[in-house]
Formats: sequence, C-alpha cells, structure tokens
Amino acid sequence: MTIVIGLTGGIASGKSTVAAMLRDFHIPIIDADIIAREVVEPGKEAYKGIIDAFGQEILQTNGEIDRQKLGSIVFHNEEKRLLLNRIVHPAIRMEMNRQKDMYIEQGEKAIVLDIPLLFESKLTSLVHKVLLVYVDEEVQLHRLMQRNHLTAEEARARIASQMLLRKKITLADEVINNNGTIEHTKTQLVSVLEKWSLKL
Ligand SMILES: CC(C)(COP(=O)(O)OP(=O)(O)OC[C@H]1O[C@@H](n2cnc3c(N)ncnc32)[C@H](O)[C@@H]1O)[C@@H](O)C(=O)NCCC(=O)NCCS
Ligand SMILES: Nc1ncnc2c1ncn2[C@@H]1O[C@H](COP(=O)(O)OP(=O)(O)OP(=O)(O)O)[C@@H](O)[C@H]1O
Repeated sequence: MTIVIGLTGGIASGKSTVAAMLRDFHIPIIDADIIAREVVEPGKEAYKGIIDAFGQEILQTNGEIDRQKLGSIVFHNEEKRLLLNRIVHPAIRMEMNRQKDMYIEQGEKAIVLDIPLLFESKLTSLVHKVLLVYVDEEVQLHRLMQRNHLTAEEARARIASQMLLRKKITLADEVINNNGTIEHTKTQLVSVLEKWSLKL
C-alpha cells in the first residue's frame, strides 16, 4: 500500500526545503503551489473565473495574471481571498488527485502532497499522515520578508490569512521544527521517515 503524506506548514515555514530533502530520498512530491500556477494559465477555466471576479485590470500586458497585484488584494481582504479560493481550489484538488492516483498506480511506496492550506481547506482526508513544518512566528516573518522582498506589514497580512502555526501543531501527526539549521531539520526528517518505516 502507498502511504500518502500531507506536508504542510505556514507561508515560508520551510515546506519546499523539506520537500527537496524528500525528493532526494526518491519520494515523489505533488506541489499544490505549482499546480495553483498551472490552473490559472491563460485559457484555463480558473483563469476566466478570476477575470470575471476581479476584472481585466488583474492581468499583466502579456495576458497572464498579475500575481503580485492579486496577492496584494486578497491578502488584505478576507472575503476576496475566499472568493479566489472558491475559483481556484476545485481545479487544484482535481489535479492533485489525478497525480496521486497516477503515483499509486505506479506502486510508489510513499508520496507527498505539499499543501500549505491542508488544514484550512479541510483536505486531511486526502492523506494518511500529516507532517508539519513549524517555525516560530518571528522566524517566519523574517524569512518571508527576505524571500519575497515584502514589508513587515505585507508579510504579517499573509501570515494572518492562515491558521496559526501553533494551532497546526495540535492537528499534525509529526512536527519538524525548522527554526534551526537545515542540517537539524534534515535529522528530524530522517527520524520521522524511520518512524514511518520509510527510511530508504
Ligand atoms: C494570491 C496569489 C496570486 C499570490 O501569488 P504569489 O506568487 O505571490 O504566491 P504563491 O502562489 O507562490 O504562494 C505563496 C504562499 O502563499 C500562501 N497562500 C497562497 N494562497 C493563499 C490563500 N488563498 N490563502 C492563504 N495563504 C495563501 C501559501 O502559503 C503559499 O505557499 C496566489 O497565491 C494564488 O493564486 N492563491 C490562490 C490559490 C491557493 O490557495 N494557493 C495555495 C496553495 S493551494
Ligand atoms: N532552516 C533554515 N534556515 C535558514 N533558512 C531557511 C531554513 N529553512 C528554510 N529557509 C529559507 O526560508 C525561506 C522559506 O522556506 P521555503 O521556501 O522552504 O518555505 P515554504 O514553506 O515552502 O514557503 P511557501 O509555502 O510560502 O512557498 C526560503 O528562503 C528558505 O531558503
């Protein structure tokens, strides 16, 4: 049987960093953020839905969605964020399920679904185990500002749009604390994989 792992955390908590380590262990990753970009490409159904809801002014001159503009709208307006979720999430879910079924059919020992909003979107039924990548809020704020070149106010708005990471700890099967070095994170990951009999 394939073990399906949900990898989650908060914005900039280190999911991609842990996903890269899992890839090195030859575990396939299905990345919700990548799929979220694909399903809003020009011509796709969710692309049209976004224009209907947010207007032509949400487009760049080349016709693609202006993600920065859309982000600055939805992370400052909860109603609009939920509207965007309703437009985009069904297509993301469908594609994630398609890829999941494909890997299961291929007989993979384990697969990882990297989903930032796993708990918020109530998607835990898609997975057998949940692995949370945790960081303290100050570390998260600092790394998010650095990575996305955001002001503290913009970064705080993004963090505030998600469930508190402290709350997510109580809902996860295993937690990796990513406040420290990458090496320390890797050591914790290996322990979890051993616990789940997945050390490859
Ligand atoms: C708002 C958008 C345009 C901003 O794009 P941008 O390129 O700046 O960010 P990116 O997509 O790389 O997301 C970065 C992180 O933001 C957080 N995030 C993204 N969307 C949301 C959301 N709707 N609610 C809360 N947090 C979110 C996640 O932690 C994600 O990992 C984009 O995130 C989007 O279309 N979001 C809706 C789809 C979605 O929910 N994606 C999250 C994965 S399911
Ligand atoms: N242990 C660490 N020490 C220092 N920097 C780190 C560590 N882990 C991750 N980072 C850095 O923090 C930032 C966020 O990490 P990463 O991109 O893995 O998070 P994420 O959870 O995938 O984010 P998002 O879901 O928002 O895309 C990146 O710039 C990454 O290089």
